[in-house]
Amino acid sequence: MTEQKLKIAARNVNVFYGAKQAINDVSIDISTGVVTAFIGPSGCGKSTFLRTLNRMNDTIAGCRVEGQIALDGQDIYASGMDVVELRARVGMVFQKPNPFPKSIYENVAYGPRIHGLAGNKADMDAIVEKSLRRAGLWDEVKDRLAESGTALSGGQQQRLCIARAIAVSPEVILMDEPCSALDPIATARIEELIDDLKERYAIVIVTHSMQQAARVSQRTAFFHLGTVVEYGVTEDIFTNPREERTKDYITGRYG
Ligand SMILES: Nc1ncnc2c1ncn2[C@@H]1O[C@H](COP(=O)(O)OP(=O)(O)OP(=O)(O)O)[C@@H](O)[C@H]1O
Repeated sequence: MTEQKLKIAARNVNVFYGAKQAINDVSIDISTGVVTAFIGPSGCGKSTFLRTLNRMNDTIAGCRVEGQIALDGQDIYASGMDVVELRARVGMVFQKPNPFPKSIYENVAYGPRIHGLAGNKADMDAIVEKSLRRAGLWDEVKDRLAESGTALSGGQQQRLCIARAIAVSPEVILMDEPCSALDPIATARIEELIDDLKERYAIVIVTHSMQQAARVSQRTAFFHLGTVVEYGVTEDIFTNPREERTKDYITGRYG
């Protein structure tokens, strides 16, 4: 059994785009050893809320976040917070694989270099290998590390992006529909990988696929119109939802 430990506590979070409120009073705990899925119909605020967890919303003009989000008890919106360091601790993998137009090796080495994590070439080689191994990609790329990351298949590119996130020793990995551009085989590989990774990291995944949420997560939050309608053990949400709106969504009545 994986040990579970509270990593992020979000309390009474509101998010606005200009005058429009996109997230309304959301409180959620995210733990290491657990995959947490965010599900809900299009436009309900899943991605917006996900981005509050590593301040990716800072990059969107007119976006304002209220409430408290604590990482290991430390307010990530506090004025002294180093956002570059925060985003290394809370890494992100996007919908579309987005490797840099650089070699496979450089894709993984880039972050550790910026953060000064390797003292020499041997250290860096070790970080690159470990990250690619954890992302389940090492065997496929170990003989072609100098080739461009963009020459890999879509599924391999997404695992490279996961290796890139892992390389800077994150504590949390946020995944925003990481399989939506992938075929079923590549999707299955990523889902297995997510299951392996949860031992070390807190993982949050936004997904449009209820089957995927049911397969990979242990906790599920159902979002609707900017609120969390229900949050709990995945199995309970899917087999015994407490709220009518959750039931309607999982039975496909709207979505
Ligand atoms: N950059 C933005 N500027 C203004 N409004 C935005 C912006 N991004 C999202 N919104 C609005 O905020 C609300 C929540 O959007 P968000 O993308 O978080 O939902 P979502 O649940 O992730 O949707 P989807 O499943 O379609 O990706 C929507 O009404 C959307 O139009």
